[in-house]
Amino acid sequence: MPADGSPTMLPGTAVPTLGTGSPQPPAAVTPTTSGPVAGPRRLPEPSALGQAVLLGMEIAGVERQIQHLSDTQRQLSRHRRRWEAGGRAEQNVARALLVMEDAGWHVLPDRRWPGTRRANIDVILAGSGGVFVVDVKNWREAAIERGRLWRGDADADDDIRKLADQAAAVAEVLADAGLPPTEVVALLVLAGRRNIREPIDEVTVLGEYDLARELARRGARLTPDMVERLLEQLEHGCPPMPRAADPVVPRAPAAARPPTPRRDQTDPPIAGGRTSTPKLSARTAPSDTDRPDPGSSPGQSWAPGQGSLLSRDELWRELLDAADREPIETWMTWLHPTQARLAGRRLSGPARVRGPAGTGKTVVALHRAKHLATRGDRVLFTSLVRTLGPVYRALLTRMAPDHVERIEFTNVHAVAARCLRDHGLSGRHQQDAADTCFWRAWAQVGRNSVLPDLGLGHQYWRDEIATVIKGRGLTSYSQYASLARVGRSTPLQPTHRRAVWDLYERYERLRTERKVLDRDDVLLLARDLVRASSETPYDAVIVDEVQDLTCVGLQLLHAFVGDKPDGLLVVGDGQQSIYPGGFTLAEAGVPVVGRSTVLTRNYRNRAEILRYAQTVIVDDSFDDLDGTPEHGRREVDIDRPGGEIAEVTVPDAAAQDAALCAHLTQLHDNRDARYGDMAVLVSTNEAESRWLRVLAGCDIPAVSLKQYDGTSRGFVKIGTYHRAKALDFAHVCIPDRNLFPGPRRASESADAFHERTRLERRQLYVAITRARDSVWAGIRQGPDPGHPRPAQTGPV
Ligand SMILES: Nc1ncnc2c1ncn2[C@@H]1O[C@H](COP(=O)(O)OP(=O)(O)OP(=O)(O)O)[C@@H](O)[C@H]1O
Repeated sequence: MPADGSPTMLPGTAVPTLGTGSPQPPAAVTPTTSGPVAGPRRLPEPSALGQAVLLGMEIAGVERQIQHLSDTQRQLSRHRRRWEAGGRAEQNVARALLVMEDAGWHVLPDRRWPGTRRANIDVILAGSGGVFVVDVKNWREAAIERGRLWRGDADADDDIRKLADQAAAVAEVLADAGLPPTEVVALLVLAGRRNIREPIDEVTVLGEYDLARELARRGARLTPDMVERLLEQLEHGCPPMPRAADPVVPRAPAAARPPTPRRDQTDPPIAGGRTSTPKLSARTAPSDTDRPDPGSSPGQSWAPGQGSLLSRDELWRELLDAADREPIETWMTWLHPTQARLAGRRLSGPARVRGPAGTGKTVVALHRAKHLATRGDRVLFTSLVRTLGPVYRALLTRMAPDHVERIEFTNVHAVAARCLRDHGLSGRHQQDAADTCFWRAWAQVGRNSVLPDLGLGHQYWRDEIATVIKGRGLTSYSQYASLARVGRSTPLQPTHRRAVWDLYERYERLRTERKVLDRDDVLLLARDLVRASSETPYDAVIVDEVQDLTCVGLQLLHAFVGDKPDGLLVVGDGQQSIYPGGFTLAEAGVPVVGRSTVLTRNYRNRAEILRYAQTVIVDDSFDDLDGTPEHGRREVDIDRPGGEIAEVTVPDAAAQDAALCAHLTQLHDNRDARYGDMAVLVSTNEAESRWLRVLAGCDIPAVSLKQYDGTSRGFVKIGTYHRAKALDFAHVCIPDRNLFPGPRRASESADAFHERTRLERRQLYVAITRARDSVWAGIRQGPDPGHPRPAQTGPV
């Protein structure tokens, strides 16, 4: 981390913005009362090609990359003849790649395969583009058919598997430095071939002439510091093999530096200089078998052929393309060792990642999804919140464009609905009709029972049925009578439980008479269908924000993969539980003992913000899915000092509107912050609509979090505390901060008040912990405009 405490950024990249999907530079917030805030480097729009170069890498860096990649190609070309003569291909490639060291790349030939005594890895290549485990094959005949590599008539599965195993072993070594497993790339290079790039399982098969392009397209992902740390790690984990006493090959003299390339200039090809065409079709020297030039499409076979090398122009284009893609954020390529190890670890059964807000749980989940997809698994990445799926998909697309299609991003209720559809049961979920059944049941048996005496309101009893009875899959009164109601603090006497059960039974009767399902029925039915099925569409299921699910929702997801190794990963934090109800993992039948990890380093919130958020929930114990109450104050390592809290007192709503708009405008105009990195978070849908109108009236571009898919930049996000879940923003505004939780209502019992406000404080805590750099809180004086209605309690 830089001395000022701002997050480590790769050259030209933006601060981490998990969830907002808009990688943007840190806003230029001038610290007032607190410590330092990230520097104000404003980056250009990445869509403009020329600007993208500045964004992704320095011009000089591009030149250097072109220089060394060109040199590499030239070297490879020279050495190919020797390979063809039956030389030792791997050593020659290693020698050829030595020229890359001038540009900060490191070539490590003949290294020990970690975990073995004598086996070696031919070449490991480490540089700004990542780490590559390279295996060169000098085969006369090679083909890719039906997703497999063939050498003549024999499949090359063993070669692919061996290389994948080598890369996995190297990844394990480098995880100790913080490199995510998928940043170690296995490359099987076919000597003398070109126009080949085919991912096969975890290995990418390349032609010799495609190697430089492959390295270029990765762009600059690791800083020199990171590369140094990796090298140290490799020195211990993959030391040189003892037999590597070969004479050192003198390094090729550096070629004269080419003139600075410009986008409009056409350079001669790097090899041979025979023609100025940058195309790949021209032939050079004859090969061992004079066959036609290979094509690149799957199903074709290649014999060693010849081709002109990549022109500098083409390399330039590859580098520009890499720079033009959305910038890589630090957490996409570099993690804390605990995170990196978790992402790639083989888990013998269901596993869990927990920890306070902002500790990188979702980041681990995303890296794990990438890791599993890269090795060919079909992955479901899910949570309760509908709007999170597109945001996660947008992030994974940047992290793993080649593999994102193997990952499905869907919320739990959509998964369940599809199960029913697949079994011809669609159309029966009618939530409105089910709600009507509940209100009728309440009127018939609830209103005149002992329940209203507890002063909890009928919504409480609706939630009791949804989350405690149906959400936990209870089927008999005796189960309910003796149930520990995890997550619900108002004690119920036996007469109350009996009254609740009567209400539930009446509701069920009315509902079945109308032949409709509610959302909890859909989960129950889907769970049973999946349990009864012998097929599953997924190899792995990753559940984010697991504390928001019901027990049955988690059982449905568990049913897809059972307890198989690397099957289920649940990620969450009970302190951020913002829906009524609760359950334990044991009750859901998800055994995670020995496979649970706690993360404790907060990467998101600056110190002052975290402190401010913690004051909200410090006195509230919580349950973290294991039935044991935990203390509200938790130890967290803080990564980023400073942060700004502004509590602004206003006399009325109109004054608050003006103050909040002025604050946003001032951040944007005077402090170089982007609207896209600001959020206004509120407790109700009504308040969200109102603030959308207020900002429109002030000409501030804004978008509802309901519409947000991780891509809309340049708009202030407005949404409920519930919908802000798992996202983060540089600047968060919380109007009416002092009106939430609201005061005790006339009809509310002390227990009811306690339970409601505890839940609402957790919601507020979630809202505040979305802020990275600053929080603006409106404190409204004057007459209480009334406590706002609680936000929706169903899935969003
Ligand atoms: N190793 C890391 N290096 C730098 N930044 C990181 C790292 N891990 C996570 N982050 C950043 O920290 C922020 C929080 O990460 P993440 O959302 O994964 O945390 P979380 O524990 O899931 O949070 P919450 O529970 O509050 O939703 C993100 O903006 C992410 O980019």
